[in-house]
Amino acid sequence: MRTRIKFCGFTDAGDLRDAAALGIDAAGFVFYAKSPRHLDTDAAAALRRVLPSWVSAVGLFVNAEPAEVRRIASHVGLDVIQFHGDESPERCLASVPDGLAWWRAVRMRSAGVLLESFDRFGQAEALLLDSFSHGYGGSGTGFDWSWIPAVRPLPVVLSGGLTPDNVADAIAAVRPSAVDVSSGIQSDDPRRKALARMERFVAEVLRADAKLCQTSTR
Ligand SMILES: O=C(O)c1ccccc1NCC(=O)[C@H](O)[C@H](O)COP(=O)(O)O
Repeated sequence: MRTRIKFCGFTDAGDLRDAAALGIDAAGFVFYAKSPRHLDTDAAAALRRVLPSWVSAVGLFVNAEPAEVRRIASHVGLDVIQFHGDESPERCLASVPDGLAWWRAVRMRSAGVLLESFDRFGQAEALLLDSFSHGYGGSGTGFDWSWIPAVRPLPVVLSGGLTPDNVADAIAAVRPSAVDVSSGIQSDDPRRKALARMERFVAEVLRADAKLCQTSTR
């Protein structure tokens, strides 16, 4: 199966159109006031309307009140909730509107943290593996991919410091269900994306998938 692609941290309709035209599978909107990529709900709803129906809209939250998550999900028309703070499994379940998928971000400090998260967040659709940082994420730094076991009870979305230069190696090493990037496709302005970087990132994912396909059919 091909590796799905999520680009995160959109604030600009032109960037989002470009990304959708490149064939991404999911676009992330940040609802965390301390982030430079933070969106208010009206801006996010307007961006959501730019997306074709086959690209999922993912809302990223950090320790938001459950009622606030549900209100924003409904107003914007989110397809997936990404919990990126310290939310417990109970808090995630209380926050997700009926029928919506949710992903739990794991701040990777060790192999043990991931094993524990597989146990705790078994009702998530996937775990999103980000690097440990003093903020909550979007730091552009990586972590040790050897902490990720080859056999996993849940799909993983690999993130944390991915770039067009390392994403092919990441896919070969980890074989994640999806990859997620924000800093690695950013322009000099943290609220904008660089088209050339988005293009190269997608091309590298396709190249890595084609290589995996060749090796597995030999
Ligand atoms: O983008 C932010 O500012 C942010 C703030 C708080 C929590 C998470 C945040 N971003 C996470 C992401 O953008 C992605 O899901 C992912 O972890 C990729 O991050 P990056 O290492 O910057 O590519």
